[in-house]
Amino acid sequence: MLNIHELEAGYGESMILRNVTMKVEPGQVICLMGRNGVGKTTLMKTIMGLIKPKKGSIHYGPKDMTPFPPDRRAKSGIGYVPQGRDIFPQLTVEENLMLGLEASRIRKSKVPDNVYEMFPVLKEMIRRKGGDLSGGQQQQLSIARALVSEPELLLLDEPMEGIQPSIVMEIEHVIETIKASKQMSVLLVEQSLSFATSIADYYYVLDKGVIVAEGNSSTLSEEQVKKHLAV
Ligand SMILES: Nc1ncnc2c1ncn2[C@@H]1O[C@H](COP(=O)(O)OP(=O)(O)OP(=O)(O)O)[C@@H](O)[C@H]1O
Repeated sequence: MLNIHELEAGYGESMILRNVTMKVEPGQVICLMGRNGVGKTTLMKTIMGLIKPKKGSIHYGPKDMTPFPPDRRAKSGIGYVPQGRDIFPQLTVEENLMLGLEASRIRKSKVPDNVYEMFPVLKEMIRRKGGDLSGGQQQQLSIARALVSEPELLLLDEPMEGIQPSIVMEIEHVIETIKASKQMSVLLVEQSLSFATSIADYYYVLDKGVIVAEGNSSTLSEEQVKKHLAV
């Protein structure tokens, strides 16, 4: 469904991603791994259209979406949860979620019930301001806002970063639920080997902007992790 071919992208003259080729198939959970600063966020932003590639192409289904602006990619069915909790602190939980509806392909006036079922804490806090939620709850809100638009492909950039273990488990559970539903694919930036091997179907390792390893997650070994991911 998502096919990235020989992508090169960066900032100004500085090229970060080089010759990146990867794909995401329907219903798959893909884990993108790599040390800090190797270009994972740059890749997510390029997929979302926030950075224009210098070379290469991004196809979504049959569509070449390389020239598409971000809103058109969102309307095509791609949801994006950027790194850091990108919520509106002055808006309530419900208002934050309603913003997700605007990115939707399908016209809807109400937050789907299954989003609250996945994140019961948000239902309890529906009238609270986003800024009053804990860091982990804000991260859940950020993911829930992307899910409101019922994407076919969800991009998650380090959703577990700096979050307490109980909420990490909840977020992992949500990703498992998404996977079990077979309705959505997930491309997730995540460093945890246990997550990559337990939930993801396939992994890619990025190093200095280049894909240096990839394979079925069940084959991801300690040795590869030491080689490519250890600091
Ligand atoms: N706006 C920017 N302008 C110029 N260079 C940038 C910009 N954002 C990131 N970079 C540089 O691009 C490189 C890749 O950064 P990127 O954020 O994509 O890495 P990352 O793998 O996501 O790292 P992390 O895990 O720390 O988020 C780094 O060298 C970074 O300094």
